[in-house]
Amino acid sequence: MSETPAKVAARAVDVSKVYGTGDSATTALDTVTLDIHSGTLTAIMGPSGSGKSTLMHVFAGLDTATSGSVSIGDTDITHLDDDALTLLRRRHLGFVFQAFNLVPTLSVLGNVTLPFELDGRKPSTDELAWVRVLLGRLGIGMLEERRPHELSGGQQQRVAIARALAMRPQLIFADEPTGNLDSKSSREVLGLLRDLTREYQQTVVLVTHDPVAASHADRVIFIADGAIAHDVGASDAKTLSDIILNLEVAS
Ligand SMILES: Nc1ncnc2c1ncn2[C@@H]1O[C@H](COP(=O)(O)OP(=O)(O)OP(=O)(O)O)[C@@H](O)[C@H]1O
Repeated sequence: MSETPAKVAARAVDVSKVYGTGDSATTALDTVTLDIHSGTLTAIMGPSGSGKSTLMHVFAGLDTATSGSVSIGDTDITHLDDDALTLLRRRHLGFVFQAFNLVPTLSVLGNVTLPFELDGRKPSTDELAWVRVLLGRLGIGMLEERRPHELSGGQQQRVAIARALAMRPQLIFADEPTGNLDSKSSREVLGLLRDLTREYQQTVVLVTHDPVAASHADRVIFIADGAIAHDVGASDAKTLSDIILNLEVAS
């Protein structure tokens, strides 16, 4: 029986990114080709300066590739203008950052429904019901009316995750999402990210230095000097732990 090919949520083909020119030129990405499979949690790991953020920015249309092409779902974003990219990010991508980036004057519910407001509309009854399912699933349902400063770091990051999922985006980028959390909250937040990918077929790309964070992923891409050095699935746990061990020794 042949295997069904995985659906592709995002694709980079021969993507290079060079910052600067002449002697000061830095090749941040060097002909990277990568498919991100739908409904999976993919971690991107690598030493400082290896190109992780650049790869994420190019995938999210926050930065343009010097050469190569990038698509999100069926949309080739390589040559989209800024307005089209802004719209694509707003409607089809979600972001979770280390610094939570919640709006301090808005309640939890106000923060989570912000993507709809930014899209110039109110959430529909169904969308509001979905937001409440998410808040409940993330264990913050009873905190709806609180402001961010009345929440713990772990609770704030759960709000940021709910906000990223609110519009059911095609792809969520989580950039060091546990960088500001203690180890217990980190484990909980990572476990939730992984479970949400399974339960709601969400696609998450997790950018991290942290081998523990990466160990929650279905697949780990290791970047070194702007190129993919290893691409390891969770079923290759042995390989994964060997690579992580080497990475820790090297750093
Ligand atoms: N705007 C820029 N101008 C010039 N060089 C840049 C710029 N942004 C990144 N770089 C360079 O590109 C390379 C890759 O940087 P990038 O930020 O993608 O790495 P990273 O793996 O995300 O690092 P870290 O883990 O420290 O955040 C580095 O050598 C960096 O100095």
